[in-house]
Amino acid sequence: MDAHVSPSRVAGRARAPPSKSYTHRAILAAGYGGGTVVTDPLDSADPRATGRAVEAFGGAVDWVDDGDAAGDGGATAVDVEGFAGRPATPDDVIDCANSGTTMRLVTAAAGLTEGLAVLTGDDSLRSRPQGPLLEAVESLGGRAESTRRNGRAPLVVGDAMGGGSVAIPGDVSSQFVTALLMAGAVTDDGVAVDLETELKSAPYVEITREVMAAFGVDTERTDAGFRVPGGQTYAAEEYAVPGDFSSMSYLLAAGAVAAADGGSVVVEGARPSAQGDSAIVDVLDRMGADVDWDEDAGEITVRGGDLSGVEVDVGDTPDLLPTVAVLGAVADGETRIVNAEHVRYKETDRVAAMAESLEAMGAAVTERPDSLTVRGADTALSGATVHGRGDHRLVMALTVAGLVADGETTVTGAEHVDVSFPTFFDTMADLGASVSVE
Ligand SMILES: O=C(O)C1=C[C@@H](OP(=O)(O)O)[C@@H](O)[C@H](O)C1
Ligand SMILES: C=C(OP(=O)(O)O)C(=O)O
Repeated sequence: MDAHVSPSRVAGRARAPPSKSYTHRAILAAGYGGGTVVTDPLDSADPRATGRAVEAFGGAVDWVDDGDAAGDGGATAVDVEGFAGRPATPDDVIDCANSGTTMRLVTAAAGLTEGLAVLTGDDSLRSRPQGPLLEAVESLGGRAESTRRNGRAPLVVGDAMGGGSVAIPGDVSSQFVTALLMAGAVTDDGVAVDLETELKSAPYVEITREVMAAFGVDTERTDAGFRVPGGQTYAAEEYAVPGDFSSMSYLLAAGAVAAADGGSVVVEGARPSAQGDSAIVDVLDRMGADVDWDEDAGEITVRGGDLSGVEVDVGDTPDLLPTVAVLGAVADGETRIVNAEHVRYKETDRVAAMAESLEAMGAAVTERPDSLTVRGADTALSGATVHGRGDHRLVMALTVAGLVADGETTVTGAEHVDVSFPTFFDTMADLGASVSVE
């Protein structure tokens, strides 16, 4: 499906979807435990994949729809009956679909099974790096192999890994650390994760630690990285998921570049949490947008403004790159997005993809291995056909660019918003965006 976007202005209130990162962790933590009701979950393709994995490990996962109170067609809770401790050996292959978080978190869980689990995913997921995590599982006494021996899925993982110390690079994916901490808690001896390089995407490990703590599981920082003591039990009767700042970034960016005259976009569901991507508020502020975050009310209000280019370090916030690149294409002067090499290991190489698409729309871009510099077009961006590359974040960011481009912008692969923000196009249309999907 394609999204067709015409120049349009936005205003009004919108609610951010629940956090994808928190939902994944809450469902898996509930799986390691005895049973939990996860309220206000993100009901989208990626957390559904984690739910299927919990079922494959012997849990039961029920996406509860109480008459669609939220009005978005998604479940309002997930009722998880856990496998309580070590997962059972799955009866069948686990399909992680498009979800890197599922694949990484489930790899370490699979390392705990007596037998072997087979993990696979779609073309994108089977191209993403898993090697350091496989080595870590092996060094803890499990078996973890890439069937093609290229460090990528399909994977075969199991053989009852134990606890111990592992050394792992921190600059490929923080999800390796998250996976080992979550699994390590149910080993006898616990797991110490020593980082061999600086940790990128570090706030995501804090999200993990926050969710584990809510399930009564201790973790600690060490001089070399992190440690989780063994022999712990995950337990929480109920866990409530906060709003998702990565998803909010598109709505806020839309307000910053295309707010109606005298109007504003108000995003609800924005309570403070460990999410690094709340940095989008600071980025917008530094660029000159009129933005205000009422943390107590959980509301962010943005009115347009004359945006100017700034430098943005995405070391901690890789998922903001597509949004910031679009803001940079609209802002005056140069926006330098630095510390971005790990953004190439996502659903697609997002550094290259954003460079290609924004160039097609008339912005001047310079791509380096770990940075992307975008110079706003002197005149408006030009509508073009740009490719979503099967990547939800590219689709959403490029839709925002389409609001302020001359003529129509077509974004291919619009259906991929299903991964993290299934109601994205309806939400944009409700705010006044002229967008149709067919
Ligand atoms: O753990 C998580 O929930 C995530 C961690 C980040 O990935 P990396 O740690 O691979 O950078 C982020 O890009 C991804 O969208 C979600
Ligand atoms: C990279 C992402 O997620 P994952 O790693 O779970 O595929 C994302 O949502 O941008």
